[in-house]
Amino acid sequence: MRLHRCEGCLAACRPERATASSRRNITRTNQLKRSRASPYTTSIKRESKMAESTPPPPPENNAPQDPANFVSPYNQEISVTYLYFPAMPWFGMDIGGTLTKLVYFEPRENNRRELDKETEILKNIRRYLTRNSAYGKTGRRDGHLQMDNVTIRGRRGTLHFIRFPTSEVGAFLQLARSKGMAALVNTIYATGGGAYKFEEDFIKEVNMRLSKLDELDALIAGVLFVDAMNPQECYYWAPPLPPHEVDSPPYLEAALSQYVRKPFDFSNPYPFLLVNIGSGVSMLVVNAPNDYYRVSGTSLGGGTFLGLCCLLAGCSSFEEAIALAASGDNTTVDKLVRDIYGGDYERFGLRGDLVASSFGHMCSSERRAKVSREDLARATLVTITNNIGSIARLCASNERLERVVFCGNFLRVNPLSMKLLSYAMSYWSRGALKALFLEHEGYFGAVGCLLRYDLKNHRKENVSRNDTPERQMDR
Ligand SMILES: Nc1ncnc2c1ncn2[C@@H]1O[C@H](COP(=O)(O)OP(=O)(O)OP(=O)(O)O)[C@@H](O)[C@H]1O
Ligand SMILES: CC(C)(CO)[C@@H](O)C(=O)NCCC(=O)O
Repeated sequence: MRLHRCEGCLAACRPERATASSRRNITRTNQLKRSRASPYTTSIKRESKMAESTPPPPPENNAPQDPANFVSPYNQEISVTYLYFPAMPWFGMDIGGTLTKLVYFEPRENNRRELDKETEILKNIRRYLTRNSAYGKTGRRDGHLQMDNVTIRGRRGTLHFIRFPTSEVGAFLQLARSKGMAALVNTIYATGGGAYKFEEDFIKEVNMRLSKLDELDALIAGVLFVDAMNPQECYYWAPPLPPHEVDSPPYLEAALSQYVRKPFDFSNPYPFLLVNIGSGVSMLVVNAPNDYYRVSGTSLGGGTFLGLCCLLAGCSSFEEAIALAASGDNTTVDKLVRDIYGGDYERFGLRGDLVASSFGHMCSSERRAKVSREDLARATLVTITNNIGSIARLCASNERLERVVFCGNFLRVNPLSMKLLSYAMSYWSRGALKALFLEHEGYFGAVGCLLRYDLKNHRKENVSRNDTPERQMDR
């Protein structure tokens, strides 16, 4: 069998085809050549002639094994691209400030070696994850986001999207232990602050190592991959009329209900502003897959919305807060331009129905006595959303960007915020900025981790604005 020699195609070159005999054909030159191209390159030592012609077998329990930590049985120094493929199950994990996201790759077909080796444990894990949509009290699988026919490392399969509150990491570890996962998986690719915070717990509780990835690297890798795999991924909300011609106040249902969701072709994406609305908000200027920087952020994010709704409206879940906001009226809570001017502030183009002061009415005890939970939730949502929109717009115009892509779980089941952001981007930029959204909202970091199984996606460079040229060269 001919060995696929194109360096760039190493990932596409189906690893299971690289049999022992084909591996023998890899010359030292090719190995060295590839070692420059592939991040999955390790420096191993060889012991004997026989070893030289027979590359080391894949590690037994090798899912996934970081080449840097690979201890070779050989002792002669040589750089070799390691052609193992990590054993199933494959997971990517993003342990965020509020939610933990787990993406599970279910292979469509097992190869022969796997069928022989597939243990009862592996089958049980697969069944448990794919046949349920709820795990314990708080774990959920987002079945509507499932992606079939995805290829990772030459393997075709299905991506399953699972989330649970980060406060339940302990329960997750117990579950992982009870399902015997620890016996199969010794390392998980993980990102998010929790990958650092809970690292010790993973080792102590289930003897699993977390191979940590930067959350913003993983986020961008995930966005680009999922968008490439799913033609429906990127979309926008189209207003019925240009924003300047809408009669009814933009924040009222009459105007918002007329917005229509439409697909957007994001195949030529650069440059764009990526706004990730999680517990807090990060804003990134993305110029190319490996060229981005974090331009701004705000601590007033999804966590603030939920925290304030719990505090002000007695909510006990995000879904409840969103449902309340959907039927509330923020004008009983916020002070509008017309409450101050009696109409528009024409000179500077501020319409009377714009919010002049968020929660501005709440200094009146009479108004406080009358306000409903729904109105408070709505005002909280509008406040947080408008603030994010405002910062995003400033960043985009400073950076001369036209497209602003919003993601993160704050937008989950939250069309209201998406429409408000669409309106704000377009209205305040006089149509120059376009707000875009992504179907898989908060899962991109976890997908980015899963892509570490894919050679071609390994090691996304993080180029930060603060990097010196020397540091960039060192990477
Ligand atoms: N079921 C849910 N439970 C709690 N929050 C939810 C839920 N669904 C959506 N959210 C919203 O999503 C936000 C978390 O989003 P996301 O998962 O993208 O961020 P994170 O990774 O937890 O946070 P960060 O990236 O800041 O560490 C919450 O603050 C909340 O506004
Ligand atoms: C701290 C992170 C990056 C954790 O995901 C996020 O919550 C965030 O970007 N917060 C906003 C921090 C700020 O820029 O003010």
